[in-house]
Amino acid sequence: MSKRQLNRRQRWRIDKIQNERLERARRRQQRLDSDVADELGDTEAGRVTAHYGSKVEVEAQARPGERLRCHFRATLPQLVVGDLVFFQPPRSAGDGVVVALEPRRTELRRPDFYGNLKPVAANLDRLLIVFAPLPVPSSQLLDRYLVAAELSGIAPVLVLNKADLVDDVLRPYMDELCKLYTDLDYPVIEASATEATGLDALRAALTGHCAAFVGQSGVGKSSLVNALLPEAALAIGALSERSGLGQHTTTTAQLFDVPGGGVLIDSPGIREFGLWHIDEPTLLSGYTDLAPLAGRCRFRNCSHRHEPGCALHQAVADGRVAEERLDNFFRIAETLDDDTRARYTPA
Ligand SMILES: Nc1nc2c(ncn2[C@@H]2O[C@H](COP(=O)(O)OP(=O)(O)OP(=O)(O)O)[C@@H](O)[C@H]2O)c(=O)[nH]1
Ligand SMILES: [Zn+2]
Repeated sequence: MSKRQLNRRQRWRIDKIQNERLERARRRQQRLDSDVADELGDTEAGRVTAHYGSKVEVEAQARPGERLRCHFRATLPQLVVGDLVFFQPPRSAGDGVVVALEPRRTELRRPDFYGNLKPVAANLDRLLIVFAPLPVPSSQLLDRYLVAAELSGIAPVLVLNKADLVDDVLRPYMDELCKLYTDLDYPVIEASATEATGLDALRAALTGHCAAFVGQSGVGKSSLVNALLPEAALAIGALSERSGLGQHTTTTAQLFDVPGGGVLIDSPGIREFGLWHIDEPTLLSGYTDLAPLAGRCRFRNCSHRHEPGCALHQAVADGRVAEERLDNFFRIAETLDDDTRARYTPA
């Protein structure tokens, strides 16, 4: 056998082996593709509407209003209300299975029993911060909600509820409070859940959004939800009945469809939304009026407390920033240590 023939034979063998390898790789990829197709082939897009520990309730995107109980793959992170998922609908009488989770656009988080921040709702894009003449509102509390919303990337809307209680004596105070925020371009909606005023503006603020009401106890969040979505109150009862899990299910987050598009998420955990585990620079970055001044002080490590040439104090002196906002910033900063330790007490 000549050297040349040998080479040709060798080449032929190499080609053969390579071709076999390619063919094996092609078949392997085909098998993988069909596995994925099996996995996702009969899945549907949906949104988690309620959570019951080991199970979730999912609404199919293609069939609004139809909600199915599902298990979820153990490999998935903890699912929360508002999560966008892919799920296999139940084949017969059983439960469906959530197989994949879409990345969350926003996460609303709060500390769990151990003080670790855990998501409680996903994909919110609007936060309705409710206040009222009673309980007496404070701009410090509203600032806390606004900063928390800004830091979560959720657009806030202020809602002055119980407008029917605003008489001539209260009016100047409430107007001044509202002006503090309208000057910062935060929208303020005046409403009354009991007199059914301002509801159209609230509906408009909800439509097309994934929203939640937050605010102090007693400001009228439930009353507003009931005035806007009468079916929501009914749904809560029906849901606990259907799940057979009893009363405590009403303490988990629920999601309600808004007529005209959009959803409202409600739960005690969301209502207690607040500032958790942040440091002072982060607090500053949530103040939309103060944040652009960060780093503009004469001293790079300015504490903004006593140094000359502080950009925050200068902005107040020039009338570019409201003194009340800076005062609130300092008062909230003093409480941040308390927040770092979990304030959550189990119900
Ligand atoms: N006058 C007046 N009273 C209202 C209005 N909205 C709610 N209320 C009353 O305020 C009280 C508290 O209302 P809720 O809806 O329970 O308040 P909430 O914010 O849901 O309270 P939590 O469940 O503790 O968070 C109730 O007695 C309501 O009837 C309103 O627009 N005007
Ligand atoms: Zn400074």
